[in-house]
Amino acid sequence: MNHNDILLGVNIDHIATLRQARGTQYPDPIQAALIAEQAGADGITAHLREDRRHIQDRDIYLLRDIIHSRLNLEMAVTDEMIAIALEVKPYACCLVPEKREELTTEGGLNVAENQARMNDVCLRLGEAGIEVSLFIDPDQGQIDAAVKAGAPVVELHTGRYADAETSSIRSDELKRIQSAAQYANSAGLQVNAGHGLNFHNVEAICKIPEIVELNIGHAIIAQAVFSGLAKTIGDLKQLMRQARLQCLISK
Ligand SMILES: CC(=O)[C@@H](O)[C@H](O)COP(=O)(O)O
Ligand SMILES: NCC(=O)COP(=O)(O)O
Repeated sequence: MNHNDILLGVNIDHIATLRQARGTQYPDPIQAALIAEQAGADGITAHLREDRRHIQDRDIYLLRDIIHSRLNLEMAVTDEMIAIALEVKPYACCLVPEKREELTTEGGLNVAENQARMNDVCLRLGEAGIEVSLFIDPDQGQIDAAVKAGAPVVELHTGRYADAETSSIRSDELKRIQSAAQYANSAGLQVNAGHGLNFHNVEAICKIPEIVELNIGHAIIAQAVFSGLAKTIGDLKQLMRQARLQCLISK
């Protein structure tokens, strides 16, 4: 099936990264989710990492209760995370590989090598009414394994495409994503994609008609800093001047 529109799930992890860096209450990922929805986000994605480096458990419960769109909980395939997902019951769970020391998600899940476990987890989450998505490399073997596991959705990892150091590697990676999207779509899966997408590399991905939804986070939050920096400094300077003026008047 080809899709006329392409959906955007906004990943709010890195709002929480900023908050955790200083142990403050701000910036609040819940507030970011509401702004994202008002701006047209079709869903909110949050990755509850095992090391809790950004999103915290409380964020997930609050997001579930407060947002109006679909919550996509990204998580590793661990017993702890599965228990949380079964309690939270988000709209969707995207199962991702996780290595504690990694800077960000490296590669997709090896569904084929963990078929029995993946079949079981997909069944349990699916029976709880959660839409299961498997974050995989654009690879036919992994797509076949996702079908076997009974997952209705795959998210193709676009990291290699996004990080390609030459245009020739980028073009090869794009071809891999295109043919994986066609293959997964013809196998009856919903095809999403994400990781490392930004203003410079997203257009070619949007032109793949089988892709239903993109999940984008880091680049949105990074760009938002610059979109808002000048106004924020202006607002603060105005507040400072007013405070000084009030002090002078009251003397
Ligand atoms: C699975 C995935 O691609 C997202 O989780 C994304 O990587 C944002 O989280 P991190 O930046 O913590 O990896
Ligand atoms: N699943 C990909 C995602 O949620 C966003 O990844 P990124 O844009 O932060 O690299």
